Amino acid sequence: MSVLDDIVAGVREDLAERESRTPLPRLRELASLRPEPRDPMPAFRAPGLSVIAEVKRSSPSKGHLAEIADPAALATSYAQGGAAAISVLTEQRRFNGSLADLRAVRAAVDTPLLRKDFVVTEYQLVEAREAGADLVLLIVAALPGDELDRLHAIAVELGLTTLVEVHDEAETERAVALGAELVGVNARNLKTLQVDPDTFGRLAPGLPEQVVKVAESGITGTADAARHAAEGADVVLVGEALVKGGDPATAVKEMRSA
Ligand SMILES: O=P(O)(O)OC[C@@H](O)[C@@H](O)c1c[nH]c2ccccc12
Repeated sequence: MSVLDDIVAGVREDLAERESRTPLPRLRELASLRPEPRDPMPAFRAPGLSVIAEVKRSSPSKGHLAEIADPAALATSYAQGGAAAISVLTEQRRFNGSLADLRAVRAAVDTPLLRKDFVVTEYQLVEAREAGADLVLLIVAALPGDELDRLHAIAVELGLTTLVEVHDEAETERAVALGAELVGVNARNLKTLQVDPDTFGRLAPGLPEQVVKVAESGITGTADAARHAAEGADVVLVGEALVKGGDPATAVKEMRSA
C-alpha cells in the first residue's frame, strides 16, 4: 500500500464514525445555515506573491513539528502578517489536526480558510462548508476516474473554491482538463515523501496562463519563495517553516515581499 492509500484508508474509517453520528442529510441542513463562503481568488490574483499559511502540527515525513496548543492564536498571527488564506490540516492520524482546529480558527479570523485533508467523499466537502471553510483541497492522485470531476462539481455547488493538487505531468493534464482555476503543485513526492524543489518549475509551464498557480511544500524561507515567484507562482503554501519559526506574522510578511 502506498503512503497515500494508507492515509486515505484511515481517513475513511474516521469518516464512517462521524457520519454515523451526523448523517449527510442532517449535515447538509446545518451547512445551509452557514454564511456564504469567502472568495479567495481576487487576493490570489492581486499583484505580488500571496501566502497561504498553514496550521500544521505533524506530518508523516517529519513527525512532530510544533505543539500549536492554540491554533486560533497562530492563525491570528498569520492574518496579521497578511496571509491571503490560512490552511488548517484536519487529518487526525498523521497530521494531528481536526475539524475542531478549523472551527477555532474560523471563529478567530476573517481570512479565507482552506480545509486541508484527504477529501474522497461528498460528506467531507459538506463538513468543510459546515465548519466554516472557504476552500478545499482536492488531491488528483487520491481521486481516480471521474471522482475528481464529481467532487469538484459538488464543491462548486456548495460555494467552495477548490485547490486542485498535482505532483506530475499526467496529474497536471487532468487538472487542466477539469478546468481548475487554482492549481497547487506539491513538491513532495507522495511515494517517497521527498521534496524535489524543481517540481514547480517543471510543471508550471503546463498550466494555462489564467490559472492561479500555487507552489506547495518545502519552502523554507524568502529565497525559496522568491525562486517560485520567478518561476511563475502566484501563491506559496507554507507550513513547517512558519510553525517552527519564532515570529509567524513577520515570516508571512517577508515571504509576501520575496
Ligand atoms: O510544511 P511544508 O513543507 O511547508 O508543506 C506545506 C504543505 O504544502 C503540505 O502540508 C501539503 C501539501 N499538500 C498536502 C496534502 C496533504 C497534507 C499536507 C500537504
